[in-house]
Amino acid sequence: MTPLHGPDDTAEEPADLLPCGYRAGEWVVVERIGAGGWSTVYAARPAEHAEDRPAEVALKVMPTAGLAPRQAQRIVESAHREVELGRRAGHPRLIGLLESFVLRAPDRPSSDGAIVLVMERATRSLRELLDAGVPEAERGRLIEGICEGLAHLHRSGWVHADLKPENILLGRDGSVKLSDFGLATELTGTHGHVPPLGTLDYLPPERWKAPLGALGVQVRPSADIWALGVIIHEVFASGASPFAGATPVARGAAVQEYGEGRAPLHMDPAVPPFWRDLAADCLAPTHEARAGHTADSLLARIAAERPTRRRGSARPRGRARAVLLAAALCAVILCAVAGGTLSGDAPGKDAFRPAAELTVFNAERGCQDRTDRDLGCSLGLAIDPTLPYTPDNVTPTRVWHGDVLTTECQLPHGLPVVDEEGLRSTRWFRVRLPDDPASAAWLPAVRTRDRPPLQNCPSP
Ligand SMILES: Nc1ncnc2c1ncn2[C@@H]1O[C@H](COP(=O)(O)OP(=O)(O)OP(=O)(O)O)[C@@H](O)[C@H]1O
Repeated sequence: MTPLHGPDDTAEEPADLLPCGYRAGEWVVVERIGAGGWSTVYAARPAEHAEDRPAEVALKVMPTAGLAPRQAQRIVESAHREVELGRRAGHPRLIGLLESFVLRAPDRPSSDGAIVLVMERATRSLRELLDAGVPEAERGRLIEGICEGLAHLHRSGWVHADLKPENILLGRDGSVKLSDFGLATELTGTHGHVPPLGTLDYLPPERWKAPLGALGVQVRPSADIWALGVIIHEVFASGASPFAGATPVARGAAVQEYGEGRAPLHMDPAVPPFWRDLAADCLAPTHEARAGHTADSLLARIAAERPTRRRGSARPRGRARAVLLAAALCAVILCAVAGGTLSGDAPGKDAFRPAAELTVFNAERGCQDRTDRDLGCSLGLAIDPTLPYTPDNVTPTRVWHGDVLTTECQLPHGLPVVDEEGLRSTRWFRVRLPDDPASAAWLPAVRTRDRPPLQNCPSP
């Protein structure tokens, strides 16, 4: 996020605050990932081996030292919003927040007192993918994932208020995760309030004239829908904004001209007709015209068009198929939510619990970077988690580091398994076989670093 009226492309990066190997709380810094206006993000690992800790996380460090009291207050409020949203509206399409703490670093006065958010680590952002070129076959899936995240946020009563490619992260399995909820606001009635901050390229026309009240600027979910429209265009038009201009301020002027009806919407012909119509609806010039295009309604349109998209692409294999299976399950869950299956007054409440994704983790370092699916790096799924995890108790289906499996339930007390790093667990997850989703087998918890909340399985 950047000051709304500030020159956002001249912002200085904060100095590199924490060196590699630095211990922050229960975590050790591995490397610096990136920096935003108020924070630096680091990759980190647990200081000590623990079963309930992921092997890698991202630490978002927000220093407060040397700031004017109002700025420090803004950072505290921003961290509070992220923690609150993570606590109350967690979802597979939102980056997971593990914990937050205040860094005690008397040896480093500039970091002492910094607020640290410990997050699920993503592999890269949509911005990086846009810079590298988004593969054609991935484009629709990415937009659908963003839309799923937004639909969940809006249904939960929140507005993101800073949706942009830097804040759309990709998990190791390619899954979309919305992040950076430092400006997210909970709706009170039809709108919420945010500080006068944002990223110029993604602000709807009405934000350029919004009055600044005591609580900040008013925002509504339609502001996120506008940002989604810009992002759809960027994804299909090699990163180009639908609003021409050499700088964010010039593009902002084009947005205002369009909003006032003085210029039409120009979209790149590279954007396919279905996505162009969708983006045009997201980019309706006023809140009133945009309000009918909710994230749920956009998601339904995308789901209805999906078979056409599928027919146009080859049958996916391996990991891609697992990702699509997870996306399909996710769509089923979203439909169930939209249809009230999970609502408090629905009959059969709790009869259907959402599935979760697990990313397979192989503790053998030499296997983690291999993509050749070498048998020596494969891992087995057990037939019976109460019997020894030996070759005669595993299915013929093998899985590899980074594969994504779908699970619906766990067995907390199966036979203990110890991995190559000495991590021990009695927990097992019942997973769908990637090559035969109608069948299930068991993944020992030491073979993944994910710990989704799950119901217990009936005894096997
Ligand atoms: N959980 C994460 N895993 C991996 N990378 C991350 C994670 N969170 C953030 N990043 C990376 O770190 C960069 C900085 O993130 P941050 O949220 O601090 O700032 P920003 O969104 O770029 O800017 P601002 O918050 O000022 O708008 C991001 O661009 C993103 O690429």
